[in-house]
Amino acid sequence: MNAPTIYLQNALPAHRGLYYGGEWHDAANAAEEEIFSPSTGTSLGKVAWAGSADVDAAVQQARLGFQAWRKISPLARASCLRQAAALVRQHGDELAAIDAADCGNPFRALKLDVGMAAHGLEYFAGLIAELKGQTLPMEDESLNYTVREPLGVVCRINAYNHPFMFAARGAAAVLAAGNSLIIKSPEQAPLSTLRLAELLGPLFPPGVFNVLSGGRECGEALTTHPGIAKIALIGSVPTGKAIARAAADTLKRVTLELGGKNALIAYPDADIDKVAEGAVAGMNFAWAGQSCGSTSRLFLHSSIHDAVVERIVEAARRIQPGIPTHPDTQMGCLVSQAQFDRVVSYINSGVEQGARLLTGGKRPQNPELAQGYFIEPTVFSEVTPDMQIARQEIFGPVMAIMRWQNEDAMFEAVNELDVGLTASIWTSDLIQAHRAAGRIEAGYIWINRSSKHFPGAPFGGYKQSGIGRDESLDELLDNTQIKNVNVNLEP
Ligand SMILES: NC(=O)c1ccc[n+]([C@@H]2O[C@H](COP(=O)([O-])OP(=O)(O)OC[C@H]3O[C@@H](n4cnc5c(N)ncnc54)[C@H](O)[C@@H]3O)[C@@H](O)[C@H]2O)c1
Repeated sequence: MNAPTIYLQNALPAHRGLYYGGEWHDAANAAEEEIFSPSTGTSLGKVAWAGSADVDAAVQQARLGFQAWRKISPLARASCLRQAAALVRQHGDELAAIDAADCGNPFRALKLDVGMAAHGLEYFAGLIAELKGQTLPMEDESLNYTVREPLGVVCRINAYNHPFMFAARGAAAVLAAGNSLIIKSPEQAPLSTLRLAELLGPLFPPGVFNVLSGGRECGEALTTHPGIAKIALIGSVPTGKAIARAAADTLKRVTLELGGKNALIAYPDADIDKVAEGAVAGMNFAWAGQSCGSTSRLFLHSSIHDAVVERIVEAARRIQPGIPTHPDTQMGCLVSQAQFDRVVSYINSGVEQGARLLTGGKRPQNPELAQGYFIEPTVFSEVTPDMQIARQEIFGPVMAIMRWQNEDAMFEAVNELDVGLTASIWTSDLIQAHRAAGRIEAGYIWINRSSKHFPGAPFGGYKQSGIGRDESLDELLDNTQIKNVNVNLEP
């Protein structure tokens, strides 16, 4: 038996209930959902499935938790977060193995999420002293100061592509700021978040760290609940819009980390080998393309187009999908039948609309993978900006390559979509690079690199790719509200 399979057997959460108020609960109507591994089709067991009565009960407990947690001193809160980081590191292989089985991303790639999650917890623990206010000069004889206070109960609703990382890292700023937290895990892959509840829940007073497994109805009940002060979503643009609309009734604060259709732009003077390497890395084939930051639409200058495409295709053919829990697997599968069907329909549309399928576009031959939602790395060339595969976020391993000659026309095509999350620019002329960065309507830009996130660097989208910035001081401050205090000093 290979290592991650051993981890998995010992790692799957013993508790399958709803975790709130420091205890495990059945769902109010005993609702359960069976969870299947998308790579093998095997059952990973059942979990309790939260509905609106469970949301009510969890919010009640989270409100009590908030009253306790807000009184804990900042340094004591920071210490809890550092202990959480240590536990995430200590149990990192198990958490990665659970997600590999549950969401289909490869163990090897998911191990990188361990560092990101633990670092996020440590980063926000270290930032706690930045929860500071200001003093303001006054015209009259008074002292005026501001303080930053927590919001109350904050709910994080997560996407399925990095389940434990989103849960653990996302908890950090919320808890650092003194809020209590309810995490709604992704319905496709709830198990690692339950394991986190087992590991991290006891570090905090009851009601501070709460976890609900559930689907859209659970998300809707959370979004409309008057006892919740803020919803932070990591998810798709349509869900972001639904949440913004539903949250309006109670005027909740909302932060939205949503999808993109991210551009990679290569100029004639770019290093051809590095562009090809960066394009493949930027496509996040390891995650079967299921990454919000994937640079899935390429704009290659005509003069280097053919040479870059040749190298991309060679590299894509070397990437073999495999069973995600095997330690050496480079690329996993899609999360569900629905996502598989969606990706296949985009591939079909690419072919029908006249793009050239250079590699992939089908299930791999390997019989070991026959029960899973696997698709080979797929590369299209001769794509035009009007095609669906150039306009829609596919969230699959599908790269759409376009060629350009006129810079203004290229930027028009880059910016004409209503999303703008990331972009990657390739050139050896740094003046040109900075000018290009200034012209792109996206929130997170790489120059001569792709894919990587940087601790402390604000991550988030322009236009419909979202509202708010994560992974940075902005995220911490977004979990607070400002109170102004004026003290009359007149005798
Ligand atoms: N910007 C980022 O940081 C980031 C990171 C990862 C994924 N994403 C995006 O997430 C999407 C893929 O994830 P997904 O398919 O899980 O997204 P999704 O929008 O389908 O679901 C995300 C979460 O929202 C919940 N949800 C769905 N409808 C809801 C509603 N009406 N009210 C409340 N909650 C609701 C789901 O149960 C799930 O937990 C892609 O668009 C991707 O780009 C963005």
